[in-house]
Amino acid sequence: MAMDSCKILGYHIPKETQVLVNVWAIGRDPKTWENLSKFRPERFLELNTMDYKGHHFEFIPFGSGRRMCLAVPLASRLLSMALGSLLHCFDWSLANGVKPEDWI
Ligand code: HEM
Repeated sequence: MAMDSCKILGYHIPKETQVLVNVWAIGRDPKTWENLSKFRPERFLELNTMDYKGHHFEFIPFGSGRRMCLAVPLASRLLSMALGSLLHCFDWSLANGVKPEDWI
């Protein structure tokens, strides 16, 4: 919610306008991300200066600022446990006829 009228990138934002941040588009901005549709999690190891804790606006899965996700420490631990359990407990394969590149 805009606390005051302001200008953002030349657009006039009246006071009390609800402004939504398009996190999906930010995470797919070709100015930041190379081969942006490719599933390449190791990109985050290469970009070791960028984190997900709300300091780098190019990547804000938990939001940023005062109203960002309260559970970042919990979620970042739980996610690897949940993923590890799923990978450990099931044999994964793609459905008949589906190729990995179909997801890109
Ligand atoms: C992968 C897991 C999670 C992701 C990606 C995620 C992401 C987010 C995002 C994007 C927001 C909104 C931030 C904003 O408005 O700027 C949010 C808010 C919030 N999240 Fe999460 N979240 C996750 C897990 C959790 C968990 C496990 C909990 C609680 C146990 C939690 C509790 C909250 C709460 C309470 C807020 C509201 C904070 C506020 O409005 O002040 N989140 N989360």
